[in-house]
Amino acid sequence: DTLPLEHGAHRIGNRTDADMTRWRSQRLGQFIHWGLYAIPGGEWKGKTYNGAAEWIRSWKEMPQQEYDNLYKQFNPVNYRPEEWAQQASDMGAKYMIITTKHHDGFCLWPSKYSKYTVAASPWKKDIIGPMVDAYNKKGIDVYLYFSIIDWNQPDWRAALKTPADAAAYQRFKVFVKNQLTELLQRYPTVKGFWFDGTWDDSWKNDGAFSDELEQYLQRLHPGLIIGSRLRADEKGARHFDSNSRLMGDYEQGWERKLPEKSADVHGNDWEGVMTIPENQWGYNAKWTGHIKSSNELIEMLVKSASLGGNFVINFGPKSDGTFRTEEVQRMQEIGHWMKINSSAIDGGTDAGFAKQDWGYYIRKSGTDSVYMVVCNVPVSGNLRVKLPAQTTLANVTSLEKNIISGTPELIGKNEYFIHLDHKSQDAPFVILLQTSKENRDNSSFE
Ligand SMILES: C[C@@H]1N[C@@H](c2cn(-c3ccccc3)nn2)[C@H](O)[C@@H]1O
Repeated sequence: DTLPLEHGAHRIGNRTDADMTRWRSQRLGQFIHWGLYAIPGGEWKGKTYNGAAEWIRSWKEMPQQEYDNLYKQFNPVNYRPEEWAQQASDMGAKYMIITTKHHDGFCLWPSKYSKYTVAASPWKKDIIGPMVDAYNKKGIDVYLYFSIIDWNQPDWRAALKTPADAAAYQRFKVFVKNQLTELLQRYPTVKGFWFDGTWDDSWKNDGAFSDELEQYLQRLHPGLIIGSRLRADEKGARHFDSNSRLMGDYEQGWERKLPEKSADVHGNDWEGVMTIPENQWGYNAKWTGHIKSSNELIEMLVKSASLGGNFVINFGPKSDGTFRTEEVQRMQEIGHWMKINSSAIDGGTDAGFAKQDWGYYIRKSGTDSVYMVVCNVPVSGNLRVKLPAQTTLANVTSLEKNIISGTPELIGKNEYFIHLDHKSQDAPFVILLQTSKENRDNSSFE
């Protein structure tokens, strides 16, 4: 039996409106973390910061006042949003998430509710507006990342210990609501917010506010898409309420990790966000540890689509507004792969087929088209395809030529081997299965 919750989930099951249907079809996104933290880029006075570059303000070697004064140096003379949008379009990204304000509180738009904005920097101009326009012009939807944590705001509190804390935090909540309202008024074409920094007690213990804020934003901008990270229920439960029901419009907890199997996502919409290095969101001059290759990122994208979720790759531009070589390379390589194979990704979802070692099945939503994305070619050269009951194979084709040799071999009830051409592959490749519901006569390959 369920607990009576006033500020838990208000909807059971996925949203089915046009905005969410569009979001669900846009399987590949681009995350951009850009702000003052790109100036130090993970280093300060000859010392290297070992944490995530956008958290350098919290490093004991970084005098907070000196970090806070970095706004006096923010002047991205090489910032060309049209070029950013073109390269995102070439990568095959269908939406982009931009940090309007990270935990440090620096606003990339000239907010009238804070002095700590681009207006006070040598750059002076709005960064967000030209970016939204440039991306929208390329047909790419924009979502606004907004950190509730704001280290610059004197009224921000991680926890409320005294009546003075409570009074300050009340003022802070008004400030948050004002900034979010301002963002929607300035950038009416944005499709949603990507909230972060909602794990502290001050927020967790105020489920009512997060609920009222979400409903306020929906009224202000109907159709807005907001993930599960904004909300807490009245018992402090986050993402899933105290009745284990998902809050928000999709599960937004998959950060630098992905679900393994369908059961991990419970049929909910979800999104995974991923860094190219192990854990750097903002620009870090020295990338250390494992840097993901384009093939690794492509496989994560394919895996996400096969499990009915979106996959967002993060990029951290330099303080001058340009992207590092490794990131440009990833966007170009992924774009090359998407040019050939995006039909398997766009509008893709869980096919409900038994997982095979060679890779992933992705169903084109609402159709009988099931794509096989092969990431691990078996030494046998045979791809086993086990169809669900009452399903027959009507046609098999590959998106590139010289992949399949001969016609599929029936090896058992609803089971086939697809024989591969012995050409070596240097990237995942795609085979399209046209299936159909079982009827009386047998499959055409028998
Ligand atoms: C999307 C990513 N979320 C931010 C983050 C994550 N975390 C965090 C904090 C505590 C535990 C695990 C992760 N803190 N900040 C990162 O800075 C980046 O913005």
